[in-house]
Amino acid sequence: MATTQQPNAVQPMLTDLYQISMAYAYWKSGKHQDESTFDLFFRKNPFGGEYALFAGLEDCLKFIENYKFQKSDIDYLQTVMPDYIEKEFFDFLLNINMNDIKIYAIPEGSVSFPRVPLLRIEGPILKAQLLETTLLTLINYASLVATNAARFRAAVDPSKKFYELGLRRAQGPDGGLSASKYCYLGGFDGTSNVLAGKLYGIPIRGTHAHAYINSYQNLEELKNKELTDRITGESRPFVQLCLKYLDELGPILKVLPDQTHKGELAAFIAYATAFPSGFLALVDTYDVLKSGVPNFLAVVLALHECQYEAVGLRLDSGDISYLSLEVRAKFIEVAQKFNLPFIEHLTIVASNDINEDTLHSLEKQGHAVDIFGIGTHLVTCQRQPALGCVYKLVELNGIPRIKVSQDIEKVTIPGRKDLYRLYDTNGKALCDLMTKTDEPAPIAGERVLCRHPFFATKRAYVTPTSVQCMYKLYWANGQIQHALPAWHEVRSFAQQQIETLRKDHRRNLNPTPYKVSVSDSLHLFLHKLWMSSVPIGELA
Ligand SMILES: Nc1ncnc2c1ncn2[C@@H]1O[C@H](COP(=O)(O)OP(=O)(O)OP(=O)(O)O)[C@@H](O)[C@H]1O
Ligand SMILES: O=P(O)(O)OC[C@H]1O[C@H](OP(=O)(O)OP(=O)(O)O)[C@H](O)[C@@H]1O
Ligand SMILES: O=C(O)c1cccnc1
Ligand SMILES: [Mg+2]
Repeated sequence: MATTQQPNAVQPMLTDLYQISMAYAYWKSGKHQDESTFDLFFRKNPFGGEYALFAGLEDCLKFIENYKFQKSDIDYLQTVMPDYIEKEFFDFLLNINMNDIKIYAIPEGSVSFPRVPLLRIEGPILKAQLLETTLLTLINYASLVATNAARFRAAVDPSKKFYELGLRRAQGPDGGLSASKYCYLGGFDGTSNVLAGKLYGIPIRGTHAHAYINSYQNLEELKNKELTDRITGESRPFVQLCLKYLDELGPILKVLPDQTHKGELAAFIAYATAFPSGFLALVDTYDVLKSGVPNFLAVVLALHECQYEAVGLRLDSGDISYLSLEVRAKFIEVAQKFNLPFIEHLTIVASNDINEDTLHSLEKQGHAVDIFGIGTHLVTCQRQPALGCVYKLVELNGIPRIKVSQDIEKVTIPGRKDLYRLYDTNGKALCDLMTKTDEPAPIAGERVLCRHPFFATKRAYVTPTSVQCMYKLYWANGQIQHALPAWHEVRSFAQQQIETLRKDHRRNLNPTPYKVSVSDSLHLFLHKLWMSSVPIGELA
């Protein structure tokens, strides 16, 4: 039977039909070479916050680098588009590349704000227009989920670790893969997604499922009852050792050893025999405190006798605050009774429908969790499922374009613009400033007037300690212009970027608004064009 090859979804055909229709209309009217500038930006911060992490740039650049319609794409388009479309257009499409496009962008992992162009795309309008949908699809979810991950991470003490477990709940295979990649950028420590580990070099981690625990009913099922001592190589009666320690643990943990679930104990023993130096057990299948924890600690002690150190346990239901604190208290007690300090510090992993609010609440209540495993709410971005980046024409053949709207948020800022971030003496971001590209850059130590783009009265003088020019030219002359950083470097950069924001801009509830401003000259330019673009009405 023939196997079908999985297509790489990110290709020129991954677009909306209207892009190809517009391409034909531009081409037909001889407008396709007109020199355009587009801005890609979002209008509103996600999750009620004051920033978004910009993500997806590397994917955009790779898409542009490989931009090529295949013969089969053209054949298909010819069958679905009207008959009267000239054949020469399809020949033209087949030969298109993005060599005369320029992409300016802020670095991947930057903190970013509403209305600020994340990308400035320049070049022939037909080509720049063809990029719209794919660039948006590559940036919207990547930035959204990276920001979500950063918010989850920021909700608890920085010493805690976070693993993304969302593949099974994500919006399809590509959503799952993107989630793993971009949650890592947002500050997660790793993923359960094996393909993401292989493709992006992200650390992969995993425990086991309830099915594994359920697969054993009793100790008699265990085929392998021995374990080899790590140092001496001697074979030890591992099941017997576990039962001996379970008896000893009974009075300490105030449980009845014969009441713990022996199928669960068998599963733990089998797992420990398979992974003697990586033993981490799921303890909530029957009863965390009366069965899971005593069975787990019996195996921990038996492993220790065979000179192995266990890793920890996972809680996947119940009250995470209460259970984690109870479990830690038991660890401390057993560590003291057996004079084995490592037991006190065994890792507690918690999972089960955790969202940002749960994390804030756990932090207030107190808990003893070391690692959070998070899937559904993280990858589906339950709190806000889309970012809403848009792609707007701002200049054509050197003439600015404006999209006006009743809704002030939707009015575009016309013309080719540069972007600067102004910092205070502590290295914290004061505000972003957009200027026209023909204006001089703001200078550190010199006062500059920063104006609200739309409200004339909202303005302030700012004297920045330092000024950062935010754009780099990433794509020109058919080549990526900068060596792209390794993925772990992008992650570190994103963490540093978050630190450049003041705490009040970062707080989860009602953060202080961060100011995105325009220069005086850009303000006047915008308002003049706005006025001249809106017809004057007449009252009857
Ligand atoms: N201390 C806590 N404070 C706030 N939320 C918590 C706390 N502990 C757990 N949660 C959350 O409460 C929810 C509990 O889930 P649910 O009511 O389905 O119970 P469960 O423990 O999963 O039950 P089950 O045994 O059926 O799996 C989860 O979303 C979990 O993340
Ligand atoms: O809860 P999430 O944040 O999505 O994290 C991933 C979940 O996936 C697994 O659950 P499983 O598929 O076994 O289902 P269940 O625990 O909900 O029954 C695991 O036990 C986690 O609970
Ligand atoms: O490794 C785990 O514990 C895991 C992986 C995926 C989903 N839930 C848990
Ligand atoms: Mg679960």
